Amino acid sequence: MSDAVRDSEIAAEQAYLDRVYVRLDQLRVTAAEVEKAGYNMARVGNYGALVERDAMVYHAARRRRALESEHDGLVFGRLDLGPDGVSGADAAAVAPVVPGGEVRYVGRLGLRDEEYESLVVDWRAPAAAPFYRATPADRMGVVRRRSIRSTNEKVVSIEDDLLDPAAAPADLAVIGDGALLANLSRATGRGMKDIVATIQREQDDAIRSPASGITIVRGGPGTGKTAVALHRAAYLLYADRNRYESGGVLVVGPSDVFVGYVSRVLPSLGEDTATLRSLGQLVEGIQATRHEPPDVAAIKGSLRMQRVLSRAARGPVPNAPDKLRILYRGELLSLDKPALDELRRTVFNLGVKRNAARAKAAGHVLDALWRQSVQLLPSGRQQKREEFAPDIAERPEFVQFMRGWWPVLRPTEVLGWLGDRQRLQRWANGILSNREIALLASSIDAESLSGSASASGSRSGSRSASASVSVSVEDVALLDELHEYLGDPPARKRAPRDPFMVAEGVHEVSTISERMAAARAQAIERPDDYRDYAHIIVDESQDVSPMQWRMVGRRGPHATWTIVGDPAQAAWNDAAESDRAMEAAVGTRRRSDFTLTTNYRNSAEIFAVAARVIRAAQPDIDLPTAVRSSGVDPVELTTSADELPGAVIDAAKTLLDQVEGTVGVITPTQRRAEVSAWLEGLDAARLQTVGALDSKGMEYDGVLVVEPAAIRDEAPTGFRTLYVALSRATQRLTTVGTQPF
Ligand SMILES: Nc1ncnc2c1ncn2[C@@H]1O[C@H](COP(=O)(O)OP(=O)(O)OP(=O)(O)O)[C@@H](O)[C@H]1O
Repeated sequence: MSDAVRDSEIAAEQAYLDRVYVRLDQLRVTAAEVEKAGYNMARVGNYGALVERDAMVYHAARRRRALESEHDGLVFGRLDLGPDGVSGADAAAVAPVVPGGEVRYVGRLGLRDEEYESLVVDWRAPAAAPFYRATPADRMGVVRRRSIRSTNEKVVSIEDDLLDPAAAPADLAVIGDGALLANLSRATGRGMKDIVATIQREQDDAIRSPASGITIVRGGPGTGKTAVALHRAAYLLYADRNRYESGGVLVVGPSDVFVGYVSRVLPSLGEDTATLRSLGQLVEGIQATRHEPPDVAAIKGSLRMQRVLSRAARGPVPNAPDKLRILYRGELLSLDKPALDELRRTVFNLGVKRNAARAKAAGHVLDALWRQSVQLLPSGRQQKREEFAPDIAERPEFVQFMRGWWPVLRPTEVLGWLGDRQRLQRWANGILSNREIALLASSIDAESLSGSASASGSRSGSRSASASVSVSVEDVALLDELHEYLGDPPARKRAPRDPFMVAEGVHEVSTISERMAAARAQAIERPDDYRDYAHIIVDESQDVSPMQWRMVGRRGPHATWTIVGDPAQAAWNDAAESDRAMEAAVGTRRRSDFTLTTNYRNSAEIFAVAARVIRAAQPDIDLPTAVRSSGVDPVELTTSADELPGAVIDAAKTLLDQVEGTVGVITPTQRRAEVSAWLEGLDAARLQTVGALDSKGMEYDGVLVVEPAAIRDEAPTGFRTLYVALSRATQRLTTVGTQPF
């Protein structure tokens, strides 16, 4: 194809793009005007007008937000359809190139011109599906599929696929050699890119799978699972906006690093209402990033913890008074330990949560004391229960006793109790081994946990720094479990909310409709501990421990689910226990399974190193195919312990020189801080040092794996973590270690 043809095709697409941007500007102005007109309707003053105004303002503001979000690459696809693909309704207002056919443009959002003719079809609309799904074998009416790449409103390149040569007119231009490969060879930035322009058919199947039930997506490293998960969130919001925007879509990822990495994808697809959280951030008030060593993580993640925690939360409070003595009308009323234990059990048997049962517990103690008083006192000096109870309940010694015997408990406090080995021994007896009990007790620092108690128990929504230090990612699921047994602390009395206050400091005069709008806005800004999402997407699901599944499951008792992961990358050892916990969390709804088979991230040379490691442990494993070959072999260096820091610094510098984009340095989980200190002063904007567990889901142009053999030997599942670390690079991979791996 000559340059002249290419240039004239680019010019033609540029003319179309210009037209689209002019229209976008017009629509922005119109949306702002409609919004303003909506506000003006308030002046009409009757109730019907106010309600109508609300609806108008709401829809116009939404549309304006969509039109104003970033629109680089607004139009990225064009379909030239033959006569069998014509639908009329979605045809672009340009002459068809294929006789009897039509042209359709695909983009990040749908736009129509003044005559209501389609200018761009939203990528999620059914009319856009052939852009992703058509193949030479199943053309769906497509003759030529064109990918258009533009930056700053300028078309920079075009890549065509000719799907139906027989139907193509002789002069049809076909340019480039495939959009996908062109896209894959571009450098990686700090954040993940969306793949909306090059979604592949097997990925599209999973993205557009029906919303109901449970969608399971499996696939090896780099097969686009995360990309599919995020595009699916955008698709669901488009396909059933009412349900998913008001109920909420929650995307759960493995780590904060990962959440930061993917956070731009949904906004770039025009969706800003999904909630993105890491497993360390799912409990209100806590932002945990520290991981436990693997042996402790294995205990804290196991379902056996459920019984240990339930015993701790329902047992006697450590150091609580074990008897109650009250002098009443000259007689000593007393309850000793067995009687108090019996009362405690009776209250728990009512099935109430501990903090909500304080009044009930006090009532049972008062009952028992009253019964004693009736036995001890002559009938003339006895009181009725209704008179006796308030009299005793106000006594300082009773109030004092109740405070110690049935205090308000916060999850962090109870978790802190597990730091005392003797106590833990009682609760974990017959559940954990002695070695596990010793390990678990020594992993819990009661003092720093009690420092963060107010954070984890608060309903305030503020995330506390002290909680982040003491609570590990694995602890978060335990705290959530404890919250289940304890319930909320009694609510602090708040000043009643001023119903006329629309926003902080802004008073509304026109009353009802504005309050409805404020209510709608609040419905979308869900509280931090919201627990009724309409859809939950769990990424890197292979690493969700059984206790974490319970925590995630509590966020969506009525949700539909998308679960994305790769068992070969799992850090969790007991796959059967994990599967059981997942099934309990997501329920038994209809399942649809999808498998992705192409690795788009790694060059074939890099993936061969990762494949060698996983095949050594699992010879029969099905691995994806890496589509790109770069001709550059990975570098494997072995050095002495003394020379390791120098070798790591040199290798990191070399990678920074060799690649244009990011470099990830991946270390054994417990050595991250040490290695990070060696690399201080290197290009911080492009270089990131992460522990091997936190490298899950990440991607860098160059990767340096430090001490690969130590990553493999860190845990029984270390070979899988090493497989993850070795499959993070798009272009260059170097390993430096004191032993070969
Ligand atoms: N259809 C596609 N077009 C362009 N790039 C793609 C496509 N599918 C995936 N990619 C790219 O491949 C890389 C890997 O994708 P992603 O991170 O979603 O894979 P993954 O399966 O979640 O990987 P892992 O399990 O290793 O974390 C990303 O850079 C993504 O943008």
